[in-house]
Amino acid sequence: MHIVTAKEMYEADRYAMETIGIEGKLLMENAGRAVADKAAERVNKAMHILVMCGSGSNGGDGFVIARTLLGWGYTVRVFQLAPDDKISGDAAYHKQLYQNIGGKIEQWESAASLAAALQESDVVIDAMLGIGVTGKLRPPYDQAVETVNQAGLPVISVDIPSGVPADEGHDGFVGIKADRTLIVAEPKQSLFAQQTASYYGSWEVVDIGLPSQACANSSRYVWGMEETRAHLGERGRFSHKGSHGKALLIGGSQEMPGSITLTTKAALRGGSGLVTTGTVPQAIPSIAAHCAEATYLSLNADDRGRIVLQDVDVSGYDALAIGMGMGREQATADFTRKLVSEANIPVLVDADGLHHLKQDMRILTQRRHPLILTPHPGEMAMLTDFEVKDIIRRPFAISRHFAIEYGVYLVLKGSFTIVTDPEGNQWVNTSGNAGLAKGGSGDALSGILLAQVMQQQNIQEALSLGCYIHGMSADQQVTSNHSMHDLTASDVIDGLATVFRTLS
Ligand SMILES: NC(=O)C1=CN([C@@H]2O[C@H](COP(=O)(O)OP(=O)(O)OC[C@H]3O[C@@H](n4cnc5c(N)ncnc54)[C@H](OP(=O)(O)O)[C@@H]3O)[C@@H](O)[C@H]2O)[C@@H](O)CC1
Ligand SMILES: [K+]
Repeated sequence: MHIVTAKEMYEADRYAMETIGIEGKLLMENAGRAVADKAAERVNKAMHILVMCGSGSNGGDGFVIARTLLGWGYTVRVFQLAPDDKISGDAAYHKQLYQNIGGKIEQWESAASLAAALQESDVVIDAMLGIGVTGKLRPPYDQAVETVNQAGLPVISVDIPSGVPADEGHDGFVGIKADRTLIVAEPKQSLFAQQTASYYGSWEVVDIGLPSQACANSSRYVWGMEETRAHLGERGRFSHKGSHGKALLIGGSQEMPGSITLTTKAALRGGSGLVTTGTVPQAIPSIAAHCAEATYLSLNADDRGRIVLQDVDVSGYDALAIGMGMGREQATADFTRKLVSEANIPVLVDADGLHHLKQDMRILTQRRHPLILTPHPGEMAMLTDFEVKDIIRRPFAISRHFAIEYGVYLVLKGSFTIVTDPEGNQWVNTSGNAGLAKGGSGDALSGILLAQVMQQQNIQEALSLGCYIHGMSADQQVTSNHSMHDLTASDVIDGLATVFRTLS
C-alpha cells in the first residue's frame, strides 16, 4: 500500500480519469459506496445519521454515502455547509441523485443551526473537507469543525478528518477529531505524522478501483503484517548456526553495560546464528551473566572502562552493530569512526555511535558497504542540525533527503518508524505502542535489526521486518502479560518467542 501526498493523490486520480478513462462520477460513486459499506458496520437503523457535506468532491462522496445509506433504510439527513451554487460537477450530480430518491438537505445558517441538528443526531459522517483543504479554515468550516468536536458524538470521517492537512509539515490547523476515518484509495502522509495521526482515530482504507500503477509517483509504502508474513524467511531444516549469520556487536562501557546486554539478547532471540559481543573487560561478566549463548571479545579500555582506539578484525563476521552504551569519549569516538570506515560488512550504528559519526560525516559517503543508521528524533536532529520539532513535523522529507545525500539506510524511530533506503524509498512501520517509549527499546531494536539483516538478501526488507517484529512483540505483550506502563525492553525481547511462533 502506498502513502501519498495530496499532489500524488490528485495525480493518481488524473491517471484513472485520463489514461484509463474512468469517469470522475464513477470514482466518487465507488468511494462513497465503499465508505457507506464500512460505515454501516458502525451504525444501526435506529440511529439518526447526520452527513455533513462540503462544497468539493469530499462533499460529493458525502452525497453518495447519504444516498446509499438512505437506500438501505437508514435514517439520514444531509447538512450542507456551502451555498447551492458552490456545489458543481460530480458533486452536484450526486447531490441530485440523493435528492431524486427523496433525500433532504439542510443548509448551514449558523453554528446554532448545526448544534441543533447535532442534538437530534446519534452519529456524524464528516464529508466536509478532504485532501483539497488549503490554509487556515475559513467560515463556516472553522465553526462547523469546532461545533462537531464539542458535540461529543461519534464521528466517522471520509478520507481525512476535515481540516487536517494531507501532507506532513503543517501546523496550527483546526481539524475534526474523528473516532474512525475511512480513507479513500490510499493513506495520506498525515496519517503517519505525529501531530496529525491522532485526529484520524481508528482507520481503514477503502478500495475505489484505482490500479496500483496510478500511484507509481509515490515512493512511500505501508509495512504491516501482510508484508511481514510475505518476507519473513523460513529456517531451512538443514541450516546450521553458520547459515544464519555471525554478528559482531560492539558497545558498552564499565558504567553502562546494560544497553549492549539488551542488544546481545535481542540479536540472539532475533535469529542470529552466532553473536560475539565486543566490549570492555570490566563489562563482560555482567553481560555474560545474562547471555550465555554469546561469545565475547575483550577490547582495550581506558582506566575508566571506556573503549579506546584499536584495531578490530571483522573478517569472519557477517554484520556489525556499534554504538550502544559506549559513551562519548574522544578515544571511543575515534575508534567508532575507524571501524565504521574500515569494516567491509553491513554496519549498523546506533546511540553514542551516531554522535561519534557526526564528527566526520564524510565517512558515511565514503563507505562501500551498506551503512544503517537508527536515530530517534533527538539523534536525527543532532545528525542534521535541525531541531527536534522540525524532525517531528517533516520526518518523511528530512529522512529522505538525508538517506539520499549520504547513501545510507535510515531507520528514524518514533511512533511511526520510517525506514528509508539510499534511493529515498520509504516504508512506515505500523506495529508498536507507547510502551516502547522507554530506555532500552532502541538497544533491543538494534539487535533484532542486525539479526534480520543477516537473514535477508534485501536490507530494507530486513529493517522493515525487524521494526515490525519489535513492535509486534510490544503489542502482544501489552495485550497479554503487560501494560504500556510497565513494559520493558527485556519484555519485548522475551516476547519475540511468541512473535516468531505467531508468524511461522
Ligand atoms: N482520490 C481519489 O481518487 C478520489 C477522491 N475523492 C474525494 O475527493 C476529495 C478531494 O476533493 P476536492 O479536490 O474537491 O477537495 P475537498 O477536500 O473536497 O475540498 C475542496 C473544497 O474545500 C474548500 N476549501 C479548501 N480549503 C479550505 C479552507 N481552508 N477553508 C474552507 N474551505 C476550504 C474549497 O473551497 P474554495 O477554495 O473553492 O472556496 C473547495 O470547495 C478527496 O478527499 C476524496 O474525499 C473521491 O470523490 C473520488 C476519488
Ligand atoms: K472529511
